[in-house]
Amino acid sequence: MSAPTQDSKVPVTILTGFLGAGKTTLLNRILRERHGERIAVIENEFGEAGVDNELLLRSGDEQIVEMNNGCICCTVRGDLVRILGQLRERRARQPDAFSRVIIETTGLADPAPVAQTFFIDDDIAAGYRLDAIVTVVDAAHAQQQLDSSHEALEQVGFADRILLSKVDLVDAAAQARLRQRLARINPRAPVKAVHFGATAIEDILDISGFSLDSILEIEPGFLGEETHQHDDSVQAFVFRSDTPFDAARLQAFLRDAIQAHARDLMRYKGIVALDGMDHRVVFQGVHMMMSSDIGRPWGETRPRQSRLVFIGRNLPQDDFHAALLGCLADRPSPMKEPS
Ligand SMILES: Nc1nc2c(ncn2[C@@H]2O[C@H](COP(=O)(O)OP(=O)(O)OP(=O)(O)O)[C@@H](O)[C@H]2O)c(=O)[nH]1
Repeated sequence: MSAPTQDSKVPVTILTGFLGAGKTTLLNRILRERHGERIAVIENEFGEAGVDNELLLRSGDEQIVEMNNGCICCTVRGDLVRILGQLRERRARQPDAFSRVIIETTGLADPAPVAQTFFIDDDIAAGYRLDAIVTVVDAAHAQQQLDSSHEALEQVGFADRILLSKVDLVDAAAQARLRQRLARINPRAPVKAVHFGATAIEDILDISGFSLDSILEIEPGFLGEETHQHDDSVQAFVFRSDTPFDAARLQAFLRDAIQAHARDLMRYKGIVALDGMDHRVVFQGVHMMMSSDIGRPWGETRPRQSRLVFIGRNLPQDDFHAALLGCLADRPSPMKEPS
């Protein structure tokens, strides 16, 4: 597979999942596959060796860099920036050294700070494009992990794609219950079962979950009133409207909501129609970090439906809903209907 990247930046995949979920099993499978990709892997594991900043060449074409002195999401984020910088220098000298990066986090990592690295640090943002967060979920243990671990919830909440491991260890009913729970926590991420990591490389690369250029898929059919029996504090809230937004009001709402709920607002994305604007506007963010961009023209698409999704903890959904309704244009500019 050699799909052209959207730009010259190196795509990065964050591979996460709770302790023992099957991340390494999956990664090994991917690295063994003959896919023609040159992948640099940054592996973050708890260990005693200290950060190994040398680029180790292992079997095959891939380069593996290990970060062993703490968890990538907190103590060693500086190391991540440094390693990404080194990899970039290496690629400048040797352009075919690698064409994409996979970061495997520890099982206890919160993926948010790792993802934020790609927005916050200018040098990193100039060289890398965060493609997606892929989360491996252990079908045999996830219910318990989601009950007891904040990180497990975050990993599911942030996922652009969920791979369900160990389905061989649970019956169909248990798997169905887990899938329902995962969909409640994160309705955006497609869920796919993988047996001992057996999955096509396409399932984890070039997902464009963070791409501002592509259409962001927000799963339809989620959060009808009948699905409101959430037992997890992390929930998703979807807002749709065929009426265009007033740009200034929407901007003010987003600014205030992000400010007020920075900690709890884990991930948000939207494709919106602004009154008087012929292009889609796409925004997305992680906690405080938000960016927006002009998307594709609406053209003849009718209705021009805006779709926004907010994923977070204890979000005041009714308030958000009311505030978003208040951001819609009072008297939308007339649109020419296709003849
Ligand atoms: N039965 C079963 N076992 C699996 C499957 N996938 C992985 N395992 C096993 O689960 C165990 C943990 O897998 P790893 O790939 O090491 O998990 P990990 O997420 O990298 O673990 P940490 O790095 O410790 O967080 C290993 O013994 C794997 O062989 C699966 O689909 N079915």
